[in-house]
Amino acid sequence: MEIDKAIGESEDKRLKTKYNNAIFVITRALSLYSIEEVAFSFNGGKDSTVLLHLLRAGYFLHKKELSASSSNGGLSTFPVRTIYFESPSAFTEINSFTYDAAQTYGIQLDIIRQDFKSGLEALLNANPIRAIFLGVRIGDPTAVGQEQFSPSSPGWPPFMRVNPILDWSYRDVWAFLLTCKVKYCSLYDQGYTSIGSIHDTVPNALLSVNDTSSKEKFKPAYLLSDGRLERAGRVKKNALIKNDVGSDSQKHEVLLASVIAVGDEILSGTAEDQLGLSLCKKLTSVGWSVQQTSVLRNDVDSVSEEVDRQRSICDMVFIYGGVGPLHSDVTLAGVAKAFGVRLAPDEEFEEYLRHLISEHCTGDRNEMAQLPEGITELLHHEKLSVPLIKCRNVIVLAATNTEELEKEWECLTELTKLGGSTSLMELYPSRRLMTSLTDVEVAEPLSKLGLEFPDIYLGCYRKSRQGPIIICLKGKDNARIDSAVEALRKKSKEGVFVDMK
Ligand SMILES: Cc1cc2nc3c(=O)[nH]c(=O)nc-3n(C[C@H](O)[C@H](O)[C@H](O)COP(=O)(O)O)c2cc1C
Ligand SMILES: Nc1ncnc2c1ncn2[C@@H]1O[C@H](COP(=O)(O)OP(=O)(O)OP(=O)(O)O)[C@@H](O)[C@H]1O
Ligand SMILES: [Mg+2]
Repeated sequence: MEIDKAIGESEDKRLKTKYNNAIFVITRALSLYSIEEVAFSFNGGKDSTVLLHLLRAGYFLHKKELSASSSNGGLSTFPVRTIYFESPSAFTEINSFTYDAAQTYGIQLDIIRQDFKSGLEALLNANPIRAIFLGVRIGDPTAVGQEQFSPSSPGWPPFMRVNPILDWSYRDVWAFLLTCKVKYCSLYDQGYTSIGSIHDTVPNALLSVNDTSSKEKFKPAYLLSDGRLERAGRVKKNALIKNDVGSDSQKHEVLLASVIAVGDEILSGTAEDQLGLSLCKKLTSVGWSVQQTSVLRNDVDSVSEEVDRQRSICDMVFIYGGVGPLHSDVTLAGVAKAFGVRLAPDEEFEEYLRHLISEHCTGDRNEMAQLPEGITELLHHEKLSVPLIKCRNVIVLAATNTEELEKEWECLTELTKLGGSTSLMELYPSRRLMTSLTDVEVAEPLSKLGLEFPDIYLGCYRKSRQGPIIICLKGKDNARIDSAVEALRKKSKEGVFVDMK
């Protein structure tokens, strides 16, 4: 059987493991259910193309096992009922690939022209189907909470969803298609990396090639290096941070941040937390208002409770400490729990870790890189060896000292600019004034100024009880701050408010 042979001859150990696991799931399903009781949901996409060939191989191996036959030939027909939900908004390339594949591999295609739910209801009423094979993978929005065998959801007709490639990464999919040299839909060679309908899918901008001619060109899908971004052509992806900022907060100018440190060593006084201070300064310098800093124990529940609280009241939560492979590194588990999702192996992330700890990595394992499922976005920057982890409005920083934080911050700033949210991370200008007026004398002009310039942040502090008061004015542009300073100076005698360097 050509697929089994191609994988057998390949030297890609990881692909072999993935293949064997998927074949195991398929052959178990074929043992549990009769051939009339299973169906394959095929839509011509890359994931279902992988599954098509895995099913062909799995069926062949299953039959071989049953008959102990030594036949090594191919398959001229494919006996698993194959369903395709055809829609007027499908790409013509997808339709023609689906029909061509059906012809090439002897597939009897059941074309369903209803929505998924009604179509499945009718199908299950008319046939004894009990299990349906799907090309769903972890990372797909619909994969959340699914296992390799997952009963259909409440409200759906009852059947078993069988997901043999649930734990495959984008890279695994392409490794398989290219190793087996099988045909796939032509759109993938034109920069499409994940295909929905004609209304919501464009080529992935990350594959765009700079070309002098007027027509934009794209590299093929298998060249996308960060598989996490395979859906970048599916949704309008112009926000890494802005998207997650709640609509309420967009009404007020200042964005709210919360900073959380995780570490028993900080609480016991064994280690000093320098990151919190540095992060607060950085956030303030770009116009954010830090609402709270907290230090937590290395405890899943402490982390989840605090993250849950902060994520609902702040625009963005920054958390650091407790990130890594040690037993005490529970931050990601806490974040997952706060969002009510589980930790799931993330192969794109493992790929990055592999470069760091290659000698400890067997190539088969994928448990080492577990991330909160369905809510994680990896923010990769070429200056970082491991991407930053973003779970909705929680950013998990891996930094353990201020130098590392500096670098992560720089990358985060650049990445969020790339994401189109320039105004959120741009440096906010500020001006500091010093005055020897007393608190009582300064209070009134300052509160009036606050009313006149509601868009300017006014902060006051002193370095010693007897020393001068320092007034900090921060805003979106210099002109506005200068006007505020001028207005303040008009309220008192000349020379009372002195600029500080
Ligand atoms: C064969 C098949 C079975 C499905 N079973 C379920 C299910 O059990 N529960 C569910 O929420 N969605 C199920 N879906 C729907 C998919 O998750 C679907 O892709 C998702 O709802 C997104 O739909 P969209 O194409 O409108 O974005 C199923 C789809 C197919 C093709
Ligand atoms: N219109 C459809 N008809 C039949 N099955 C479908 C349809 N849409 C989705 N599916 C099933 O859901 C699975 C997941 O769909 P998804 O779009 O994530 O993957 P894909 O289409 O195979 O690849 P890609 O991610 O490149 O679009 C498919 O592999 C297929 O099993
Ligand atoms: Mg698709």
